[in-house]
Amino acid sequence: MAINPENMLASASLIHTADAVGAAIDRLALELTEVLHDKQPLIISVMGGAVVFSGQLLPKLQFPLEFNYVQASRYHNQTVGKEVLWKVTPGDDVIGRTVLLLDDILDEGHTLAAIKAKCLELGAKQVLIAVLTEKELGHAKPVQADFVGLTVPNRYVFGCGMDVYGWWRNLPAIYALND
Ligand SMILES: O=P(O)(O)OC[C@H]1O[C@H](OP(=O)(O)OP(=O)(O)O)[C@H](O)[C@@H]1O
Ligand SMILES: Nc1nc2[nH]cnc2c(=O)[nH]1
Repeated sequence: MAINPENMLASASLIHTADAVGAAIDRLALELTEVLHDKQPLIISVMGGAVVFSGQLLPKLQFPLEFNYVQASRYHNQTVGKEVLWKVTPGDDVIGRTVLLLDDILDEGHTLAAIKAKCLELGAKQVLIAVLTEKELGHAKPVQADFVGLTVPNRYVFGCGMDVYGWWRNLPAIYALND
């Protein structure tokens, strides 16, 4: 059956309002400023999911930083992850740097584990991770986030950069898909 984005949203559950997302990003900005203000970090967004989080967070970080992006995808507009496929890999600009990775969600952790490992392999001095959301799975993951905005239940979530079958990255709040 064809995907109907309007129906998916209408039958979804609201998990975090836009105000809650904004408050979480304000708090993360303070925490990141405390840790990174004197580190001249390289901030790397994991596209495309990190687009909304990055766009809202970066203007709140008022210290010198450089920005770049990588693109690694594991879900390919589906709701179940497979192997990590690289579209844009980290570059030599990570060498010797404190790197902060930004992503929309830490779920099973395979995507961020692969990106962190690649940055360290290329010569990054330190790699920290900030995610807008972390999914509560109740078991250990291959990588930990250093900064977490909001937790989400173990359901497929969308909005704030996260897609559902390619749709709805643009929503300002976070929803969970219902079967
Ligand atoms: O913790 P994991 O289980 O590895 O999943 C997390 C990753 O999944 C999503 O990316 P996706 O592969 O959907 O690509 P996208 O960024 O283009 O949405 C999300 O943006 C994270 O990067
Ligand atoms: N949109 C979205 N992407 C994900 N990538 C890993 N888990 C999720 C999820 O729950 N939602």
